[in-house]
Amino acid sequence: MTQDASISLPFLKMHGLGNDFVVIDGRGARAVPDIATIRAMGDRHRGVGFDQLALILDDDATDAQVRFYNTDGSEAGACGNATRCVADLLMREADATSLVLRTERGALPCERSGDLIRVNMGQPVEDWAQIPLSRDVSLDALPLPGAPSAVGMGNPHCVLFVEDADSAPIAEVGPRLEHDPLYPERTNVEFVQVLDRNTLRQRTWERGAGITLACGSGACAVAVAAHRRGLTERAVTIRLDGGELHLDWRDDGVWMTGPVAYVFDGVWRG
Ligand SMILES: N[C@@H](CCC[C@H](N)C(=O)O)C(=O)O
Repeated sequence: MTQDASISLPFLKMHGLGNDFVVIDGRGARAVPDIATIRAMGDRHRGVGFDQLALILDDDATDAQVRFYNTDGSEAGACGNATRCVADLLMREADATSLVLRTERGALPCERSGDLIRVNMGQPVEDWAQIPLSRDVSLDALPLPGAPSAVGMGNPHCVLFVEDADSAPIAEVGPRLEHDPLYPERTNVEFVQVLDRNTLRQRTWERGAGITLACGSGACAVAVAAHRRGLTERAVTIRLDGGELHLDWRDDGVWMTGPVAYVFDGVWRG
């Protein structure tokens, strides 16, 4: 794998419910971007713009490895929507209807389901130190305003239940919670309204990216937190700003199903 911040870097722009990604294929001897290039590409005015960059790499044990980077250049252990996008891309490439992608949190099985793509995002992390939190506290009544829930999905989440998600002050409260010392590696923040036992409304402030139209790992965290609190069934539909995701917390993990879309491809000349 060559670290190369200059000349030409082919990329694909995709999105899942408006959660948008630059996808770079770094398999074989292809060049991969360094962190400065990732930040430059993420700039919505001077670059391509994305919520996350997904880097595909070779893997011996699964179909491919995927690493995720936020707009600020930080690496994320999980990204549900980008996982679904890369799964669709590689299933088309292999003419397959299922595959396994390795991410930092482990090997994630992905499947085609009609026009939709689903992924098993694994079981939530319930050990406070692994989420990670900075101390041992009740996971469904964090000592923070609004007593949110903490859920780990390979990345940290803070799930705040609100009366009305549409009027929640996301831009103000999101960054405050993202940087709260209770989350030593910062956190993603979900603002959630329960509509009924099978339906939730979610808006998201993402660590390292800000307000996004959808967050897949966040939707998994929301489904887990709502069920743990006895508010919903194990299978729910979540309405995000960019569309709907279907979540099913099963014995083998949290399955997430939703659409993916191709936008354009190009070559970065940094
Ligand atoms: N868009 C994502 C989550 C991306 C990573 C997140 N911002 C983090 O830093 O953990 C998703 O679909 O899961």
